[in-house]
Amino acid sequence: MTDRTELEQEIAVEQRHLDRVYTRLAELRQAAVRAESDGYRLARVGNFGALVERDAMVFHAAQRRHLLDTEHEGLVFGRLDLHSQQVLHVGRLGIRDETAGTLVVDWRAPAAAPFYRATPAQPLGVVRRRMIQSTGERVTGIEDDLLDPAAASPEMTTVGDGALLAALSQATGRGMRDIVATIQREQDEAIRSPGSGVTVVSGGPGTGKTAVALHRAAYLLYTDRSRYAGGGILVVGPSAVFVEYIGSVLPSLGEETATLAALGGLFPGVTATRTDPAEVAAVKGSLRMRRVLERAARDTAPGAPDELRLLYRGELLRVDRRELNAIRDRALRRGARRNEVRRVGFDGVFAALWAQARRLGIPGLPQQRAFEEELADRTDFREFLKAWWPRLHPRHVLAWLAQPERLRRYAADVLSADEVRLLGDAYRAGDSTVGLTVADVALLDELDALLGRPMKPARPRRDPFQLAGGVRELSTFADRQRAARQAARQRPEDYREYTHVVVDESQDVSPMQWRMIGRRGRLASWTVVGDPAQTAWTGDPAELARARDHALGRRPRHHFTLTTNYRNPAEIFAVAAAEIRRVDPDLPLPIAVRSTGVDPVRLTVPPAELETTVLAAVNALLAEVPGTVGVVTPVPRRAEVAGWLDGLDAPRLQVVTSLEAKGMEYDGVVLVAPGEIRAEPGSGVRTLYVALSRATQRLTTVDLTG
Ligand SMILES: Nc1ncnc2c1ncn2[C@@H]1O[C@H](COP(=O)(O)OP(=O)(O)OP(=O)(O)O)[C@@H](O)[C@H]1O
Repeated sequence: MTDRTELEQEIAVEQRHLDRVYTRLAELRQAAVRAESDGYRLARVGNFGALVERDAMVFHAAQRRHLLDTEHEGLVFGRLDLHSQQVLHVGRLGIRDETAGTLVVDWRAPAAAPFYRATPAQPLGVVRRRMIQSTGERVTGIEDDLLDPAAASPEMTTVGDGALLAALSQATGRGMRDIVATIQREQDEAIRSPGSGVTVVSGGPGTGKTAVALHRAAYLLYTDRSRYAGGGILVVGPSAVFVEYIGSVLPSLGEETATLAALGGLFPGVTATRTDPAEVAAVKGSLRMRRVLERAARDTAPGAPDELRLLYRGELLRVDRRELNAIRDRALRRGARRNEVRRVGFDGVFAALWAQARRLGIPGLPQQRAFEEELADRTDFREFLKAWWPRLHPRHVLAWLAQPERLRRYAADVLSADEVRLLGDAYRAGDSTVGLTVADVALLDELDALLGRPMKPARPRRDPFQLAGGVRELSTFADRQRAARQAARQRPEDYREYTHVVVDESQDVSPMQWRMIGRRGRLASWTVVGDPAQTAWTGDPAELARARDHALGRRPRHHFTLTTNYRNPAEIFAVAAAEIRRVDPDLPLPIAVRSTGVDPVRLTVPPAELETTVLAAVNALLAEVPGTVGVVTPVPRRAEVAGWLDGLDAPRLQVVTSLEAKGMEYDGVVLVAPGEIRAEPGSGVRTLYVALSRATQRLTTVDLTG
């Protein structure tokens, strides 16, 4: 137990430093505001050079001000007392005083690394490590670790008992928190692993894989901002719900150059959230679909005419089906992409007609070029070409799989009869506008690569001067310049040249999805995090490994394993662990570091009582925990359960399917019908393991009798 007055004295010491830091922060903010207004004043000079300079000044000053504002809360969170007698304060930003002396070291700077890495066995020159908790500009608590007692001076005090546990007991909000203040050594090693190659981070539930991946992105931006901000960082997560959950972590680290995308949102213009049953997802995700789609991408479009008949100067010109097919096959030789070689196909038809016209010896036949121009002017001929070789969108071609005869042809010798039936049923059941599933998005991307982009007339560029938060009338030149810069920085929807790609929950990325992600990171370095034990993939593991290796290429790999579960209290993780042990008795599991002393509540009720029991359990947890409550359901039950809970304390409550629960975290979890989740063929137990390991405080399971 720390002496009260000793703690107060130490808090007062840190408060004095914090006061200096915030005074300096206010000065820096003032300077940024001044720079902004000086920038505006430059415009009075009136020449173009002054305007450009003003724009640059305003732009940088505004960026700096924004950064200082977003990092205000909890700005300083650590202190190191070093062997060398030096004292370093660690925080979210590096801050210097007016004489360039260091007031705060940025957490990503090499000098801050010992804050995360020093241990009593390896103190790395640190005598005492101090964690500083604050609210607004007030220090509220201190936790010390004496790492090198022999080197401590007699007056050096240590106070507190466990900043990490204090951080873990905080209520969960809608968005994920950053962990900069309490990053643990094994996590820090993964965060600071080399920027090149592939960093692979594995570990059980709650070990901080997501937190590590995101902090690593922030770290990379810090180490080489021009490289990573220039090309951009792509962060891929399993679902839209998850992407929303992690969305606030990076901006809070002061980074805005990362693109966050769900697997269902990687293809431009499509946002799929629906999931397929595991056995259908296994077919759609298999590499064999590439062969199926290749055949589809070369097939005749539905409704395409199978011959051309044209009356020309009284003679009938005719190109029959065999010849048309031969022309198409020639144009599509050697992997040519259908949308991109339309012109080649058209030229083939022109050539066939010209040869015929010559053979027939049509009187007054003009030169070949004039002949072709004459035909191209004819509406009936143009209509034929459009119908014979239409511009195809991947969605059109994917929809062809709903036709049994086509699907059978495309899948012949590639998929089994059962797989064809599963796929056919899935596509016939789906409505073509709302029915796309997450797994379909990778197929669209594959088709896009196979079909190529239709040659479109160039669209006029958007006028950046019209873009400022939807305001059309812009008042000043600097505003217009800012808007123009913003437009210039926006990446096109199908941008593919990221410098770093982060794949979270990588165990659920199917082979076809690896191809889709791989296309976006051909030149990138990678951070891949996941937990094989949590996978919902029921397809061929060897094929999955092949696809993953192909996407990641031959880049060197750096492996890290995280071993501590920071999310679940031991009582809750014990239930999850027992579940995964059913299928994997020897799996090494992480250690849960916290205990609440409260066991999960297990209820079993007849189906008629499910609704009232779930409602009561949810209300009980809303009253018991201060933060969020997640209700996790089997996929087919989500809408029904959400209906029961309609109108309850909405912002704190979220209803998700067992698949959407991947990566998520709630203070309280009500798990509906776990038996049904377990019974899902192939991946049921693993999905249930995920669902059981989402809670930070309380877990109630409501199962059905019988
Ligand atoms: N060093 C840490 N300090 C404080 N909190 C931490 C730390 N590491 C992880 N956490 C917290 O533990 C929780 C789990 O972290 P995270 O979601 O990153 O784990 P995960 O390994 O991705 O889990 P899962 O595989 O179950 O999705 C989060 O609330 C995170 O903030």
